Amino acid sequence: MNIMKPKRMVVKVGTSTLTHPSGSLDLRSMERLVRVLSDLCGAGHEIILVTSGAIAVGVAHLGLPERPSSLRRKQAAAAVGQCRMMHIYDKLFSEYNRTMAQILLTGEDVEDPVRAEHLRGTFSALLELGVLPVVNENDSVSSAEIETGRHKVLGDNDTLSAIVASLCGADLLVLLSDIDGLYSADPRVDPGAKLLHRVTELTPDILDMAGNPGTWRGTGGMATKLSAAKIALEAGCDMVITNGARPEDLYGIVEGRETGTRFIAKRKAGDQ
Ligand SMILES: Nc1ncnc2c1ncn2[C@@H]1O[C@H](COP(=O)(O)OP(=O)(O)O)[C@@H](O)[C@H]1O
Ligand SMILES: N[C@@H](CCC(=O)OP(=O)(O)O)C(=O)O
Repeated sequence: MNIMKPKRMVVKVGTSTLTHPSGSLDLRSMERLVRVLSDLCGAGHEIILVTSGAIAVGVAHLGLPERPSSLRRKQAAAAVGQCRMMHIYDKLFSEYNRTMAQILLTGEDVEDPVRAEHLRGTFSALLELGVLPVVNENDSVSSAEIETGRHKVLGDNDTLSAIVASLCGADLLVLLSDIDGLYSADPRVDPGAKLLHRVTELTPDILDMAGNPGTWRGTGGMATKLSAAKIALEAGCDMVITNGARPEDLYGIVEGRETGTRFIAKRKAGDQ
Protein backbone atom coordinates (compact mmCIF):
# COMPACT_ATOMS: atom_id res chain seq x y z
CA MET A 1 0.00 0.00 0.00
CA ASN A 2 1.44 3.35 -1.03
CA ILE A 3 -0.16 6.00 1.15
CA MET A 4 1.62 9.33 1.34
CA LYS A 5 2.48 10.55 4.86
CA PRO A 6 0.31 13.60 5.47
CA LYS A 7 2.07 16.87 6.16
CA ARG A 8 -1.07 18.86 6.89
CA MET A 9 -4.02 17.14 8.50
CA VAL A 10 -7.37 18.03 10.01
CA VAL A 11 -8.64 15.95 12.93
CA LYS A 12 -12.29 16.27 13.91
CA VAL A 13 -13.54 15.01 17.25
CA GLY A 14 -17.23 14.47 17.97
CA THR A 15 -19.18 15.30 21.11
CA SER A 16 -19.59 11.65 22.05
CA THR A 17 -15.79 11.20 22.24
CA LEU A 18 -15.22 14.38 24.26
CA THR A 19 -18.00 14.08 26.81
CA HIS A 20 -19.52 11.64 29.26
CA PRO A 21 -23.16 10.66 28.71
CA SER A 22 -24.03 13.44 31.20
CA GLY A 23 -22.44 16.01 28.86
CA SER A 24 -19.52 16.76 31.22
CA LEU A 25 -16.10 16.83 29.58
CA ASP A 26 -14.37 13.45 29.48
CA LEU A 27 -11.00 14.70 30.69
CA ARG A 28 -9.18 11.41 30.21
CA SER A 29 -10.29 11.23 26.59
CA MET A 30 -9.29 14.87 25.98
CA GLU A 31 -5.92 14.34 27.63
CA ARG A 32 -5.09 11.35 25.45
CA LEU A 33 -6.15 13.17 22.30
CA VAL A 34 -4.17 16.32 23.13
CA ARG A 35 -1.07 14.25 23.94
CA VAL A 36 -1.18 12.41 20.60
CA LEU A 37 -1.86 15.60 18.61
CA SER A 38 0.98 17.42 20.38
CA ASP A 39 3.29 14.51 19.65
CA LEU A 40 2.32 14.40 15.97
CA CYS A 41 3.03 18.16 15.75
CA GLY A 42 6.43 17.43 17.28
CA ALA A 43 6.98 14.81 14.56
CA GLY A 44 6.45 17.50 11.91
CA HIS A 45 2.77 17.23 11.05
CA GLU A 46 0.71 20.41 10.76
CA ILE A 47 -2.54 19.79 12.58
CA ILE A 48 -5.87 21.59 12.74
CA LEU A 49 -8.33 20.28 15.31
CA VAL A 50 -12.06 20.66 14.68
CA THR A 51 -13.89 20.08 17.92
CA SER A 52 -17.57 19.62 18.74
CA GLY A 53 -18.99 19.58 22.24
CA ALA A 54 -19.86 23.22 23.01
CA ILE A 55 -23.60 22.69 23.39
CA ALA A 56 -23.40 19.46 25.41
CA VAL A 57 -20.71 20.89 27.70
CA GLY A 58 -22.67 24.12 28.16
CA VAL A 59 -25.85 22.20 29.00
CA ALA A 60 -23.96 20.17 31.62
CA HIS A 61 -22.10 23.18 33.03
CA LEU A 62 -25.31 25.18 33.42
CA GLY A 63 -26.94 22.21 35.14
CA LEU A 64 -29.84 22.15 32.67
CA PRO A 65 -31.92 18.99 32.97
CA GLU A 66 -31.78 18.33 29.22
CA ARG A 67 -30.65 19.81 25.90
CA PRO A 68 -32.94 22.88 25.55
CA SER A 69 -35.42 22.97 22.72
CA SER A 70 -35.26 26.73 22.10
CA LEU A 71 -32.60 27.99 19.71
CA ARG A 72 -31.65 30.94 21.97
CA ARG A 73 -30.98 28.61 24.90
CA LYS A 74 -28.93 26.23 22.75
CA GLN A 75 -26.91 29.20 21.52
CA ALA A 76 -26.44 30.38 25.09
CA ALA A 77 -25.32 26.87 26.13
CA ALA A 78 -22.84 26.83 23.22
CA ALA A 79 -21.33 30.14 24.38
CA VAL A 80 -20.79 28.73 27.88
CA GLY A 81 -19.56 25.31 26.70
CA GLN A 82 -17.16 26.70 24.10
CA CYS A 83 -15.44 28.75 26.77
CA ARG A 84 -15.16 25.74 29.11
CA MET A 85 -13.76 23.51 26.37
CA MET A 86 -11.16 26.02 25.20
CA HIS A 87 -10.02 26.55 28.78
CA ILE A 88 -9.37 22.82 29.18
CA TYR A 89 -7.80 22.41 25.72
CA ASP A 90 -5.47 25.34 26.34
CA LYS A 91 -4.45 23.93 29.70
CA LEU A 92 -3.76 20.49 28.21
CA PHE A 93 -1.90 21.74 25.13
CA SER A 94 0.19 24.02 27.37
CA GLU A 95 1.30 20.96 29.32
CA TYR A 96 2.91 19.70 26.11
CA ASN A 97 4.29 23.15 25.31
CA ARG A 98 1.94 23.67 22.36
CA THR A 99 0.25 26.96 21.54
CA MET A 100 -3.31 26.72 20.29
CA ALA A 101 -5.65 29.26 18.76
CA GLN A 102 -9.42 29.38 18.54
CA ILE A 103 -11.25 29.86 15.24
CA LEU A 104 -15.06 29.96 15.21
CA LEU A 105 -16.71 29.84 11.80
CA THR A 106 -20.11 30.37 10.23
CA GLY A 107 -21.34 29.36 6.77
CA GLU A 108 -20.93 32.93 5.48
CA ASP A 109 -17.25 32.90 6.40
CA VAL A 110 -16.47 30.01 4.10
CA GLU A 111 -18.98 30.91 1.37
CA ASP A 112 -17.74 34.44 0.81
CA PRO A 113 -14.56 34.32 -1.32
CA VAL A 114 -12.97 37.33 0.38
CA ARG A 115 -13.56 35.99 3.88
CA ALA A 116 -12.45 32.53 2.78
CA GLU A 117 -9.19 34.00 1.51
CA HIS A 118 -8.62 35.76 4.84
CA LEU A 119 -9.32 32.52 6.64
CA ARG A 120 -6.87 30.60 4.47
CA GLY A 121 -4.25 33.24 5.26
CA THR A 122 -4.94 33.02 9.00
CA PHE A 123 -4.69 29.23 9.03
CA SER A 124 -1.42 29.27 7.06
CA ALA A 125 0.06 31.95 9.30
CA LEU A 126 -0.90 30.02 12.45
CA LEU A 127 0.56 26.78 11.10
CA GLU A 128 3.75 28.55 9.99
CA LEU A 129 4.06 29.86 13.56
CA GLY A 130 3.75 26.32 14.91
CA VAL A 131 0.32 27.04 16.40
CA LEU A 132 -2.42 24.41 16.48
CA PRO A 133 -5.74 25.97 15.39
CA VAL A 134 -8.82 24.63 17.20
CA VAL A 135 -12.01 25.18 15.24
CA ASN A 136 -15.74 24.94 15.92
CA GLU A 137 -18.81 26.35 14.28
CA ASN A 138 -19.78 29.68 15.81
CA ASP A 139 -22.99 28.21 17.23
CA SER A 140 -23.99 31.33 19.14
CA VAL A 141 -24.22 33.24 15.86
CA SER A 142 -25.06 30.57 13.32
CA SER A 143 -28.31 28.65 13.58
CA ALA A 144 -27.73 26.36 10.59
CA GLU A 145 -27.26 23.07 12.39
CA ILE A 146 -28.67 23.57 15.83
CA GLU A 147 -31.97 24.79 14.43
CA THR A 148 -32.54 22.28 11.69
CA GLY A 149 -30.25 19.38 12.52
CA ARG A 150 -29.01 19.72 8.92
CA HIS A 151 -26.53 21.87 7.16
CA LYS A 152 -26.78 24.20 4.22
CA VAL A 153 -23.26 25.46 3.85
CA LEU A 154 -21.95 24.37 7.23
CA GLY A 155 -24.12 23.21 10.08
CA ASP A 156 -22.31 20.19 11.41
CA ASN A 157 -18.70 19.69 12.25
CA ASP A 158 -18.18 16.73 9.91
CA THR A 159 -18.91 19.05 6.98
CA LEU A 160 -17.06 21.92 8.63
CA SER A 161 -13.93 19.80 9.02
CA ALA A 162 -14.03 18.78 5.35
CA ILE A 163 -14.45 22.42 4.28
CA VAL A 164 -11.50 23.40 6.48
CA ALA A 165 -9.43 20.53 5.04
CA SER A 166 -10.24 21.66 1.52
CA LEU A 167 -9.62 25.35 2.31
CA CYS A 168 -6.24 24.62 3.87
CA GLY A 169 -5.09 22.07 1.28
CA ALA A 170 -4.82 19.29 3.88
CA ASP A 171 -3.65 15.83 2.76
CA LEU A 172 -5.70 13.94 5.33
CA LEU A 173 -8.92 14.40 7.30
CA VAL A 174 -9.59 12.12 10.27
CA LEU A 175 -13.05 11.98 11.85
CA LEU A 176 -12.91 10.59 15.39
CA SER A 177 -16.33 9.16 16.15
CA ASP A 178 -17.97 6.87 18.69
CA ILE A 179 -17.79 3.98 16.23
CA ASP A 180 -14.96 2.15 14.41
CA GLY A 181 -15.84 3.40 10.93
CA LEU A 182 -18.47 3.05 8.21
CA TYR A 183 -20.44 -0.20 8.46
CA SER A 184 -22.66 -1.72 5.80
CA ALA A 185 -25.59 -0.53 7.98
CA ASP A 186 -25.95 1.14 11.38
CA PRO A 187 -24.68 -1.58 13.76
CA ARG A 188 -27.00 -0.27 16.48
CA VAL A 189 -29.88 -1.30 14.24
CA ASP A 190 -28.30 -4.24 12.36
CA PRO A 191 -25.87 -6.23 14.57
CA GLY A 192 -24.70 -8.21 11.50
CA ALA A 193 -23.36 -5.07 9.77
CA LYS A 194 -19.74 -5.28 8.52
CA LEU A 195 -17.00 -2.65 8.77
CA LEU A 196 -15.78 -1.30 5.42
CA HIS A 197 -12.00 -0.81 5.41
CA ARG A 198 -11.59 1.16 2.19
CA VAL A 199 -13.87 3.21 0.00
CA THR A 200 -12.62 4.53 -3.33
CA GLU A 201 -15.93 5.84 -4.66
CA LEU A 202 -19.07 7.23 -3.03
CA THR A 203 -21.51 5.07 -4.95
CA PRO A 204 -25.28 5.21 -4.25
CA ASP A 205 -24.91 1.88 -2.36
CA ILE A 206 -22.33 3.42 -0.02
CA LEU A 207 -24.44 6.55 0.49
CA ASP A 208 -27.45 4.34 1.38
CA MET A 209 -25.52 2.78 4.28
CA ALA A 210 -25.60 5.98 6.34
CA GLY A 211 -28.01 6.20 9.24
CA ASN A 212 -28.73 8.66 12.03
CA PRO A 213 -26.61 9.67 15.06
CA GLY A 214 -26.08 7.07 17.77
CA THR A 215 -26.76 9.22 20.84
CA TRP A 216 -28.41 12.52 21.80
CA ARG A 217 -24.94 14.07 21.87
CA GLY A 218 -24.09 13.14 18.27
CA THR A 219 -25.40 15.37 15.50
CA GLY A 220 -24.99 14.03 12.03
CA GLY A 221 -24.54 10.26 12.25
CA MET A 222 -22.94 8.74 9.14
CA ALA A 223 -24.85 10.91 6.66
CA THR A 224 -22.81 14.02 7.48
CA LYS A 225 -19.61 11.95 7.50
CA LEU A 226 -20.31 10.82 3.95
CA SER A 227 -21.05 14.44 2.92
CA ALA A 228 -17.68 15.30 4.44
CA ALA A 229 -16.06 12.48 2.45
CA LYS A 230 -17.47 13.92 -0.78
CA ILE A 231 -15.98 17.37 -0.06
CA ALA A 232 -12.63 15.91 1.06
CA LEU A 233 -12.26 13.52 -1.88
CA GLU A 234 -13.14 16.28 -4.36
CA ALA A 235 -10.32 18.32 -2.80
CA GLY A 236 -7.90 15.40 -3.24
CA CYS A 237 -7.77 14.78 0.52
CA ASP A 238 -8.06 11.25 1.99
CA MET A 239 -10.50 10.83 4.85
CA VAL A 240 -10.51 8.27 7.66
CA ILE A 241 -13.38 7.55 10.05
CA THR A 242 -12.17 5.85 13.20
CA ASN A 243 -12.98 5.43 16.86
CA GLY A 244 -12.10 8.40 19.08
CA ALA A 245 -11.79 6.02 22.04
CA ARG A 246 -8.32 5.12 20.67
CA PRO A 247 -6.63 8.41 19.70
CA GLU A 248 -3.27 6.55 19.62
CA ASP A 249 -4.49 4.97 16.36
CA LEU A 250 -3.64 8.31 14.74
CA TYR A 251 0.04 7.27 14.80
CA GLY A 252 -0.72 4.32 12.52
CA ILE A 253 -3.18 6.27 10.39
CA VAL A 254 -0.56 8.85 9.39
CA GLU A 255 1.69 5.94 8.38
CA GLY A 256 -1.12 4.57 6.16
CA ARG A 257 -1.97 1.62 8.42
CA GLU A 258 -5.44 0.18 7.91
CA THR A 259 -7.61 1.50 10.73
CA GLY A 260 -11.32 2.30 10.59
CA THR A 261 -12.60 3.24 7.14
CA ARG A 262 -10.28 5.05 4.72
CA PHE A 263 -11.83 7.01 1.84
CA ILE A 264 -9.16 7.31 -0.81
CA ALA A 265 -8.98 10.41 -2.97
CA LYS A 266 -8.87 9.87 -6.75
CA ARG A 267 -5.34 11.11 -7.27
CA LYS A 268 -4.16 8.31 -4.97
CA ALA A 269 -6.47 5.50 -5.98
CA GLY A 270 -4.23 4.73 -8.96
CA ASP A 271 -1.23 4.33 -6.66
CA GLN A 272 -2.72 1.43 -4.70
N1 LIG B 1 -23.61 2.76 8.34
C1 LIG B 1 -23.22 3.18 9.56
N2 LIG B 1 -22.00 2.82 10.03
C2 LIG B 1 -21.58 3.24 11.25
N3 LIG B 1 -22.33 4.02 12.08
C3 LIG B 1 -23.56 4.42 11.68
C4 LIG B 1 -24.06 4.02 10.39
N4 LIG B 1 -25.28 4.59 10.25
C5 LIG B 1 -25.54 5.30 11.37
N5 LIG B 1 -24.51 5.20 12.24
C6 LIG B 1 -24.48 5.83 13.56
O1 LIG B 1 -23.64 6.99 13.51
C7 LIG B 1 -23.09 7.18 14.82
C8 LIG B 1 -21.87 8.10 14.76
O2 LIG B 1 -22.26 9.43 14.45
P1 LIG B 1 -22.62 10.51 15.57
O3 LIG B 1 -23.68 9.99 16.50
O4 LIG B 1 -22.86 11.81 14.85
O5 LIG B 1 -21.31 10.56 16.48
P2 LIG B 1 -20.03 11.48 16.56
O6 LIG B 1 -20.46 12.78 17.08
O7 LIG B 1 -19.14 10.74 17.50
O8 LIG B 1 -19.44 11.56 15.19
C9 LIG B 1 -22.80 5.76 15.27
O9 LIG B 1 -22.75 5.63 16.67
C10 LIG B 1 -23.92 4.93 14.64
O10 LIG B 1 -24.97 4.64 15.54
N1 LIG C 1 -20.95 22.83 17.00
C1 LIG C 1 -21.67 21.88 17.85
C2 LIG C 1 -21.48 20.44 17.41
C3 LIG C 1 -21.95 20.08 16.05
C4 LIG C 1 -21.61 18.64 15.66
O1 LIG C 1 -21.43 18.35 14.48
O2 LIG C 1 -21.53 17.72 16.69
P1 LIG C 1 -20.93 16.21 16.57
O3 LIG C 1 -21.91 15.36 15.77
O4 LIG C 1 -20.79 15.75 17.96
O5 LIG C 1 -19.63 16.32 15.86
C5 LIG C 1 -21.13 21.95 19.29
O6 LIG C 1 -19.97 22.33 19.49
O7 LIG C 1 -21.89 21.59 20.21
